Amino acid sequence: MPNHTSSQIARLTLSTLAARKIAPTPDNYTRLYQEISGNHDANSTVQILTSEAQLPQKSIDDQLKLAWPNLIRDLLTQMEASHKGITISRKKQSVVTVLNRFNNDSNALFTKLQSLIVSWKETTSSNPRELIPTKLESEAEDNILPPDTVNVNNIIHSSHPDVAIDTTIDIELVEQLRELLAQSLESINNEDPDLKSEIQVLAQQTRATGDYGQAIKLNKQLRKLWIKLELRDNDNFNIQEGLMRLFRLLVENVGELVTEDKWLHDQILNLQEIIENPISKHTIATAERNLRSTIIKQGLLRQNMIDAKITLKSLMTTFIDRLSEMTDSTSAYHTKIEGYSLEIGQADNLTELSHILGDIMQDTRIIQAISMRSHEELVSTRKQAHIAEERVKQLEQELEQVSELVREDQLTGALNRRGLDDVLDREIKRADRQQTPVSIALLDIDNFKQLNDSLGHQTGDQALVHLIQVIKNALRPTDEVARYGGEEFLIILIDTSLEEAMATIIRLQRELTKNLFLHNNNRQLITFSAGVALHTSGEDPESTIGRADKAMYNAKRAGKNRVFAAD
Ligand SMILES: Nc1nc2c(ncn2[C@@H]2O[C@H](COP(=O)(O)OP(=O)(O)OP(=O)(O)O)[C@@H](O)[C@H]2O)c(=O)[nH]1
Repeated sequence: MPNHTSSQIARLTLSTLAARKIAPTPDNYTRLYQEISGNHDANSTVQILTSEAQLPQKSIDDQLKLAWPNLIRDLLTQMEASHKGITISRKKQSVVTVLNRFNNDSNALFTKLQSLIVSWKETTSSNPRELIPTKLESEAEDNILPPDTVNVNNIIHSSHPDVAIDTTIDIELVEQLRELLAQSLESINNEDPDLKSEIQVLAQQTRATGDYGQAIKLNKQLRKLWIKLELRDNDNFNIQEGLMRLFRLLVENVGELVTEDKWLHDQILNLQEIIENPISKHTIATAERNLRSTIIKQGLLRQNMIDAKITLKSLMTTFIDRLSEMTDSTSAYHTKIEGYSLEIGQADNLTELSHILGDIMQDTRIIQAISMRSHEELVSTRKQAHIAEERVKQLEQELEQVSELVREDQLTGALNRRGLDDVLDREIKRADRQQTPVSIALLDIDNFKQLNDSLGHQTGDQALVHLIQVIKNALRPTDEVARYGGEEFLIILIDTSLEEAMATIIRLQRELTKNLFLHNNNRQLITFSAGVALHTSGEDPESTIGRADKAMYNAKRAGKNRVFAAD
């Protein structure tokens, strides 16, 4: 057991004063100090307090033995007592932690348990930090000092005597912190070789720091390093901005150049849309994913189409070959027939003629067979060519659809902003031309953040998909739905008056109550607030949407789950 210094006894005295609720007067302090130290020759308290003389071990232990029953009684009482912000299980946990840490040192165990009780009692008082663990309690839980501690003043006083830090720090802890700082420095990722070597030197110095003076110096150097790193970060940010501007310029101009190639043009427009909106890691990753999957699909389709075209070509070649083969054989046949007619003219007898006839019959049979075969082959080639042609057409259509994908929101399959622009432009122009009504509804899901926060972002995504499914099933096939923002959707109701549009959106609300969103077999009701506006002839689409948006905002303010008509 370690010997007890007067400062240890003094600390024990103070905590015992607090535990026994004795007023901390000099007399009480002196009496208790003597009681604990076993030194009743109390002429001078000051002398006792300043002396580092070793005290008789036995007397302290005896005093502690006497104090243990009181402490346990107090502990049990306080364990049961109510303390704001500290539950019984948390108290038990703190006690177990103290017991585990100090089970080899009964003096330290006594002191720590006392401190713990005091900290609980302090919590009962009208302390504004009601729910924050008291310093002593959190020390008991998190930062309990093991028995072999050293006073930090012993380490640093020699170089800085003014600093009176009343804390004992585990020397091992200091070592660990120093190592942690050094490792953190080494993990800074910087490409600049000068800065890299400066960081290395600082990491070494951190490991070697021994006294207060060195620590202060290191602190200054770390501050300077920090400023340098911040400046570098700014530079990097500016470079990224510049690159982004260049990229934007490139995309805009390539877009102009490739108006002929629809697919590429669509991709460029898609990229433009992404970089026009605030860029985040999420949007870039989504864009990359979409582009990659489109390119892969496109690549596959192109390859299939090339194959189908090769097949068609080879069929055509066979067809031509057969045709020329047939003409060859028929022209040879004609030449032969001409030869035979000569022979017939010159023939003198029936036997001769019958030989010629035999030859003619033979040649005719051959030519018949050739022509028959060619005819069959031609029919089958024509059939195959027709199939290949159909396949090419189908592949071309699929290719067109893949291009269309860039006009859709990848998550929900609704139109994306660009798809919406195209459809809006088309439908509004048509409505103006034909003098037919077109209404626009803007829907915003209610309390979607709460749904995301409680069930997770992925479930939020599934909820969006569910909503679009319900909307698409409930609307007319001619109506269009587009994702206007994160959880905002825009519906274009073609050939629909304001009253009809209002009725349709209210019907949608009812559909959602009938088709609840299922999450882990739990039914979730998704509601939305909506604003509906009728497009007036010649009105700019943006201003129709603006009116719908205002009405939607009013629906939110009125308590959500409502549909409001725009002015
Ligand atoms: N899961 C998921 N969440 C999204 C998506 N886009 C936007 N959000 C979330 O939607 C939430 C919208 O939150 P708010 O604008 O506060 O709206 P709200 O919680 O619906 O509240 P009210 O509109 O007032 O009813 C945010 O938490 C966004 O992160 C998405 O694609 N998927």
